[in-house]
Amino acid sequence: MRSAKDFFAPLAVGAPTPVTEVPARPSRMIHFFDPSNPKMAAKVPDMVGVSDVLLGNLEDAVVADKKEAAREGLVQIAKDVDFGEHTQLWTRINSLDSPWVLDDLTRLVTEVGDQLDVIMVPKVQGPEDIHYIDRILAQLEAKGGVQRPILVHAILETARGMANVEEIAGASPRMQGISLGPADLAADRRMKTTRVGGGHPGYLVRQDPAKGLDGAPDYTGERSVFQQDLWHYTIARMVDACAMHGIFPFYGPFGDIKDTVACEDQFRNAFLLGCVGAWSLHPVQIEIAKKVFSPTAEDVAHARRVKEAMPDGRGAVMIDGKMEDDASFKQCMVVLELAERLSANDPELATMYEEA
Ligand SMILES: CC(C)(COP(=O)(O)OP(=O)(O)OC[C@H]1O[C@@H](n2cnc3c(N)ncnc32)[C@H](O)[C@@H]1OP(=O)(O)O)[C@@H](O)C(=O)NCCC(=O)NCCSC(=O)C[C@H](O)C(=O)O
Ligand SMILES: [Mg+2]
Repeated sequence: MRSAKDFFAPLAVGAPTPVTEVPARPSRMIHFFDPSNPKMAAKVPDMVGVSDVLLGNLEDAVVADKKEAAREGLVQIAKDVDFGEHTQLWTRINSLDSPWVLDDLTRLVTEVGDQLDVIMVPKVQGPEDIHYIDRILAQLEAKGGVQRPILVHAILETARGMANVEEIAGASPRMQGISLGPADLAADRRMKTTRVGGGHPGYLVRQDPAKGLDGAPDYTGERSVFQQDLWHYTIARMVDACAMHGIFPFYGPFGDIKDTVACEDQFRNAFLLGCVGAWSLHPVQIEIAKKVFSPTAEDVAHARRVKEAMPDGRGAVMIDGKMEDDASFKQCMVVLELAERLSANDPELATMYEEA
């Protein structure tokens, strides 16, 4: 553990000074593309301004003999495409035990380090993984003359990473956020699922049997079942770890691309629990994330009314038959701040909130 006095000092001579506060940029969706796939790569320029984050994926879903093509494709995209003010460029590097990661970092940081906002690190097990990345990034930033520090995003996808989530979140001033990686986490936990995120019809609670005429339970009657959320504990714990360290939590992938309804539900659960965004694996998921991770006009209008009724945020008032006080005021401020930040980049949203 570094002492508080040198936590914000650069870890290599010539590296940029770390940030003391993680910039709160709109990141409702982290859209994944494979830079070795010509069709996907060709779509990147048109997705600037459409997706808050575009992420060139180098890890899982890129086959082994395409790893170098993906890395070089991303270097080219970073050089050729103007990502403007509103779209961030991220990458997901290969895992720290893989044969590709050292070249991923070296090539990307020294060649296009100033274009990269965040590096997503998969399968993070503990703070030691972040410390390794922190030091090597500082060395490479210094070597490449990178002007601003590249931030780091960890994926929570092992049981050990889960157990260490608080230490991971606070391991470096570079930590921007954490995503849930439900598919790898399920495998590592030995869960008996075969899906990429989302729920499972077998994970349910069944209503008690009604009583029969003799007063005994009738096990043959109809009983309602309610599917439960497999990810509630994990997301809630990740949200707490991130909030405690001033970084941002994200839900990860939803693999059933055609099930846009359940995708929206999963994203909304994460939003309500505190996540700021989710991954988008297919263009169709960008709009879902945009809708879900932007506060509704109704919530913004209500938050404004609470703010007007309690300008200094103190006391208790009744609005529409409900008590509002200092604590609900603070929740309203979270909604208003997010709405303001998002509408600064999105004129359509700004109009919707103005008219709310
Ligand atoms: C899921 C896909 C394999 C589906 O691809 P495809 O069958 O080609 O879909 P469509 O025919 O509907 O595509 C229509 C057009 O859109 C383009 N497309 C598709 N996906 C993308 C994209 N992500 N970005 C840009 N463009 C995209 C297609 O090329 C079609 O173009 P055209 O023919 O010109 O009309 C595919 O979507 C895909 O591979 N997505 C990304 C998958 C991915 O990144 N997976 C890794 C992240 S999830 C993970 O790693 C698990 C996690 O770590 C954990 O542990 O939980
Ligand atoms: Mg994974």
